Amino acid sequence: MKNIMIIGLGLIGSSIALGIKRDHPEVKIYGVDQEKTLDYALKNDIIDEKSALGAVNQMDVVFLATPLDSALELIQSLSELVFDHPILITDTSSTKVEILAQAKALLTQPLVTFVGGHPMAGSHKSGVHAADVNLFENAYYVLSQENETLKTLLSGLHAKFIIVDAKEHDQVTAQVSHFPHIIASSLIQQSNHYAKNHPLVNSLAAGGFRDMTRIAETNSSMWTPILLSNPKAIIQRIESFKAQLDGVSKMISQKDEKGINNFFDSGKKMRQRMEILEGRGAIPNFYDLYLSVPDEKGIVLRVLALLQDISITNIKIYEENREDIHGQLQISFKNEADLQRAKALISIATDFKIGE
Ligand SMILES: NC(=O)c1ccc[n+]([C@@H]2O[C@H](COP(=O)([O-])OP(=O)(O)OC[C@H]3O[C@@H](n4cnc5c(N)ncnc54)[C@H](O)[C@@H]3O)[C@@H](O)[C@H]2O)c1
Ligand SMILES: O=C(O)C(=O)C[C@]1(C(=O)O)C=C[C@@H](O)C=C1
Repeated sequence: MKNIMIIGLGLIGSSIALGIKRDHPEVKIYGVDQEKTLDYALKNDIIDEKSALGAVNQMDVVFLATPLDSALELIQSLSELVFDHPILITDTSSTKVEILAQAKALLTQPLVTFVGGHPMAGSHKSGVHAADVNLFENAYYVLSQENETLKTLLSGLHAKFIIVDAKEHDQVTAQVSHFPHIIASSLIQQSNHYAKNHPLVNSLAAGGFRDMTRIAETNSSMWTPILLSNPKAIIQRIESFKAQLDGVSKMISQKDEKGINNFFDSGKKMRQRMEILEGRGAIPNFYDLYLSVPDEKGIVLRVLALLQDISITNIKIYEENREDIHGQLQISFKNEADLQRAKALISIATDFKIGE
């Protein structure tokens, strides 16, 4: 397993490249994308060489890390080539039924193995500049079938591999990914329309609105093909949600205090039971430190200097939209001991408020 081609060096493809290199520095990674993306990837040691689809016959493993529609087209192009050695092809697309059907129908050569893949982690950011070697830390990485070659190659991602049937995958991701992105963008657009008569909407939005709408910043080139690839399941989720909202509306109009209480209590208990709070995927894990910091120049560097001897896996900066009000840093650590050491250092050296 020497030569790896990654077609699509955006957020996912470039983060996979960094993860592969973390455990397998011996492999050579060839990138296929736009020239400026490849230039950046080469300059920043994300890939070893710029390449093109025509070199695919020299590869052992190929990742299709492009938007779904491009991945479908690439399978068509790959099917027109004749392979002279065993090659493993996999994708990262956010739906599985359509791409697996395309691969089954077109990649019929005996030397070609196609394994559907989908890392259940990511970001609203896109492009090679968003590359993050820790993006998949503790997240689930869905595979359509067992494949030890792929799991070994991806060991440096520190993800949890799970085999999921394609139909079930698309049903589940419609609920936990595709539909939530529709809600986030709908909420932003509803609020923007409402702000025309209530301009303070753009100022008074706080943490709850921010958390609910982060993923509205994602890009349409990724999400349009996803929605068109999983229409039945997504539309069913939309209709189900409409019914849920109708129920809440009825409880409010009937002043059903007990019903409303139960509604929120149930939601709280259900989220606490979900695995997302066990440190997997993009949901904050238990080793996150939330720090309120004043809006001053150099404050982030000051905090990082205090923590220079502790391994930090991620840092996020939440700017407040109010003058002279503290912003918030979310600093992620690998384990509880590092988190506690960081809290102690910051408490001794600053008066910054540490959130729980
Ligand atoms: N963003 C996420 O959170 C996330 C998470 C899991 C899976 N995915 C899936 O992974 C795939 C990539 O998503 P992303 O977030 O990295 O997108 P991205 O926009 O960051 O990157 C996509 C890259 O593919 C390139 N590209 C497009 N068509 C190409 C082609 N024909 N040949 C070569 N390069 C091409 C683009 O130039 C871009 O650099 C999508 O299918 C997406 O559904 C995304
Ligand atoms: O973390 C985020 O911002 C994401 O949107 C990642 C996310 C999701 O959670 O829906 C987005 C698309 C993928 O297919 C998988 C994961």
